[in-house]
Amino acid sequence: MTADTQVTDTTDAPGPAGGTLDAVGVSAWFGQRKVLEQVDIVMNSGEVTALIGPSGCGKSTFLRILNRMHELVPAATLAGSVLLDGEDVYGTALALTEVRRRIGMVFQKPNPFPAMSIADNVTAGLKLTGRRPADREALVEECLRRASLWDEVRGRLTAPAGGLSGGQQQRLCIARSLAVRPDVLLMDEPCSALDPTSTRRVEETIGELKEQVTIVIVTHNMQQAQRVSQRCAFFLAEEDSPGRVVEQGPTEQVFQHPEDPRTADYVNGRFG
Ligand SMILES: Nc1ncnc2c1ncn2[C@@H]1O[C@H](COP(=O)(O)OP(=O)(O)OP(=O)(O)O)[C@@H](O)[C@H]1O
Repeated sequence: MTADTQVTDTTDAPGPAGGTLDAVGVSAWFGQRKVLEQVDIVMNSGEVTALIGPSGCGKSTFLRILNRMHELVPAATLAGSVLLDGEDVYGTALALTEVRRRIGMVFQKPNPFPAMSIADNVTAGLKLTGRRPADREALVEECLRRASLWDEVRGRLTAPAGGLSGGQQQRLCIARSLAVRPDVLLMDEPCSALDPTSTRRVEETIGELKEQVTIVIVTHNMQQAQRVSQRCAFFLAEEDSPGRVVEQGPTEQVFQHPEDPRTADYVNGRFG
């Protein structure tokens, strides 16, 4: 889409506090192999929901189903539904581009465009949505502030993003995600490539963002799940069975008073 055909966005202010995502009876397959079985999770606005569980239990697959990235894998199929504020993400009422705009994703490894300037990185996703901000500079500043990066980069907005540290690059990717005004941010182990200090900065950012954007985070770090999330779902795939949610609820309850002994074993580090 050229700049001429872009729509100028006159409503530049951030929206209300995110959207509610409701996964109902979600199952998933890669070819013949079923990897998720009947997952039901409500991910509330204003909260961080953490998805925890051992490697291979389907957390990332579930996350990618939420914004229709699962279907990018050949032979990947699914059953069940995902509702964003009651609207079917897989239905005809919501265009795929609108789904991906409203449900953004931050990946394990920071993936800014390294040769592009810091400011251009922030607005890079806007081209895909066909929207042009009424005040680009203000949007860049606002998103960098919301991603807790502004103070570190305000003097070098035209410098290439590749010059930033790993933690700064990840917060830049968060700023880029925010620029398209998502309702939900999906985060797949966003700190696993970061040092402890950068991890804490990203966690603080998550804490501040949750008032504006619903956050769903996959993490292997049990301390992190407890620090950042209000609700938690424990996935497990036992003996070649597909992954299921064994237990979910308020994070404090799942960690301090788990109902299922398998949850207790996992959160206390006895396996996984
Ligand atoms: N593209 C793919 N093609 C085939 N199988 C896949 C693909 N991606 C994932 N799987 C399989 O699906 C299952 C769930 O994988 P997934 O990555 O969702 O688990 P996970 O819980 O996120 O694991 P981890 O914590 O290691 O990232 C695994 O058995 C994995 O091998």
